[in-house]
Amino acid sequence: MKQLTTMWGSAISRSPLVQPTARVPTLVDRARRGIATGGHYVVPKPFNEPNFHYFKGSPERQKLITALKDLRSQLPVQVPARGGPTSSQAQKNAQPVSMPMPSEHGTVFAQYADASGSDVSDAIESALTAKLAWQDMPFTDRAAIFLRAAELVSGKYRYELMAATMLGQGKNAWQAEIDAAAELADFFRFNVGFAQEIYDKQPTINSHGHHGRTDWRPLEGFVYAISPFNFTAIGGNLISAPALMGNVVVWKPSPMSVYPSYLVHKILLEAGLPPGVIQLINGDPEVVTQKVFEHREFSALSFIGSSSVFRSLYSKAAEGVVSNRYRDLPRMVGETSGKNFHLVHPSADIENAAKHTIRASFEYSGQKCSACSRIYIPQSQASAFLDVMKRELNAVKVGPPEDFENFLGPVINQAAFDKITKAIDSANKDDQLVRVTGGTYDGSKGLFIDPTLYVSKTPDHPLFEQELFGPVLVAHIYPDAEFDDVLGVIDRQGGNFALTGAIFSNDQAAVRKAENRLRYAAGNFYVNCKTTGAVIGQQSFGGSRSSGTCDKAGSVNLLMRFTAPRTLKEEYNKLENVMYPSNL
Ligand SMILES: NC(=O)c1ccc[n+]([C@@H]2O[C@H](COP(=O)([O-])OP(=O)(O)OC[C@H]3O[C@@H](n4cnc5c(N)ncnc54)[C@H](O)[C@@H]3O)[C@@H](O)[C@H]2O)c1
Ligand SMILES: N[C@@H](CCC=O)C(=O)O
Repeated sequence: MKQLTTMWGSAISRSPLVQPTARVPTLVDRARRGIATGGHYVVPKPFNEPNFHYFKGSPERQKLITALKDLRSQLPVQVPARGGPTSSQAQKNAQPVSMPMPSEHGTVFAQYADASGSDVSDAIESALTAKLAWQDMPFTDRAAIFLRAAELVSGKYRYELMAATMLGQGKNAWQAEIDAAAELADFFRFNVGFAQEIYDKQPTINSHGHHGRTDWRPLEGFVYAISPFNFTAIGGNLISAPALMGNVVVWKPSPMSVYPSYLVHKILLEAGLPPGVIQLINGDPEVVTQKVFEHREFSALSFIGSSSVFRSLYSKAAEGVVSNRYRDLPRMVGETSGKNFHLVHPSADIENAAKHTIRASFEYSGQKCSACSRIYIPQSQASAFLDVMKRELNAVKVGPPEDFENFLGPVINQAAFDKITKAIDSANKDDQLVRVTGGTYDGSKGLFIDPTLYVSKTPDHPLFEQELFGPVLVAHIYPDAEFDDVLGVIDRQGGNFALTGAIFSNDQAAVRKAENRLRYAAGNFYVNCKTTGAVIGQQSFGGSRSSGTCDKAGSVNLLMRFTAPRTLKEEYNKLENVMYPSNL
């Protein structure tokens, strides 16, 4: 047996009969990895996409109306089981699955073909085939693809993406703007910046005659990304974070967001993404997942959705770990559900607190993981607070998102509508709850639920524990003198979720107390500001406890989860003696 030393400084064994399976990196490979021969390129500084506001008569409003009309004329839009140029005959022949439009359930919005098990296997193999060339592509070129995609999102495709998100997911113009246009472009731009930050992290101390380096390797296998229905941008983050670090990704979006996800994938291909790198696959979640979890090269799950689904995926992957099915110990990255709170202190500006609460609880009909669904109000301010809530909610309109006047749109599908309205029916009859607003709904044409607020006579009502993911808020009124105790109640309640929370107070000592006592009650904590609307690059997002692994979307931390750094050390001097000086 002969020892060979690679130029990376590590020794490998080679016998004449057994050839190494791993390719030994050459000097060219090394030059290709992010350090271009002509310089150490620095990507442009990321920025938040400026927003349009869609005022009456504005050019952007007109462009959006045109895009909505265009999209309507194409319904139902057809989505293949797999994105990109690889669509097989089998999936073209598959019976399409129909997705109704939430604001008009008699209209089919999208039809997609369901991927078979062999489509999934094929997608995985195609991704792995694309992997070597992708991870060897210089970072500056990988970055260019996502930066170009950000321009396409905020420019050429802005209104098409927004129209898809409005008709398909029931968002109004502003909610579609901040999601499908701004946040998606932000994720692409900021993830490029975060990747650069990671590559820049290199050892800063070297003993004389040594050079230490960090090789930020992508994971060895592939990443499985599963996205929820409620944000077009979230899918874009789930795929761009690992891909920018040189990984290949199999992406399964929610059935309720197949069309905007298909557009995101199409935009990336147009921006120059090699077709194999991100494999978009639509199909039965269990069929897709089973094939992925059977594969030896499954290296990470990147999931956003409900806590219960994440737990079940965690346990299935754990079975694979126990049975030694995988080469790696797969990374489990998951951001999930919330039961988020607003806490109003007696010193708070009540108008401000109530208006923020309406935004946090009812924008997009409460279908944000960050939505406020429980609130704690001091006795002395309760009637003033509830009066503002009633006054303001009286003015908001509920209806289809194409009508620009509507603040609340539909909930996503019949199952969500049935679940939420069942809870409302039971709450309306509950003598422990006093209805302040709403408690009414209309599912005849679209899936509309009015903004609903109950005051609970007991702080321990089950509504303080369950995520309904709809426009339902429950309040507890606490004696002013019991502010300290209510901090304990908030921390204990909330279904063990710990995603977002807020305090409204003009007393800084109370803010400090809440910030300390509620340290683990929310991964995103806001002061005099609603629990929704984290901005990429400003508030990284994610919670712990049952709300997820707190890897923080919109931060360098998330991208770190998709790397397996290798440490390298190179010596420039010879070793003169085996014996230590002290031996001599
Ligand atoms: N923390 C966050 O950042 C964040 C962001 C958005 C949404 N969410 C959470 O997501 C939920 C709403 O989204 P949703 O209704 O799409 O969630 P969901 O859990 O029903 O679905 C999420 C994804 O998981 C897939 N899925 C469902 N069952 C599966 C199974 N058995 N195997 C494999 N995949 C499966 C779905 O098809 C979808 O792609 C809420 O709980 C919300 O709080 C969290
Ligand atoms: N990041 C978003 C929520 C995403 C989940 O639905 C917010 O901060 O409101």
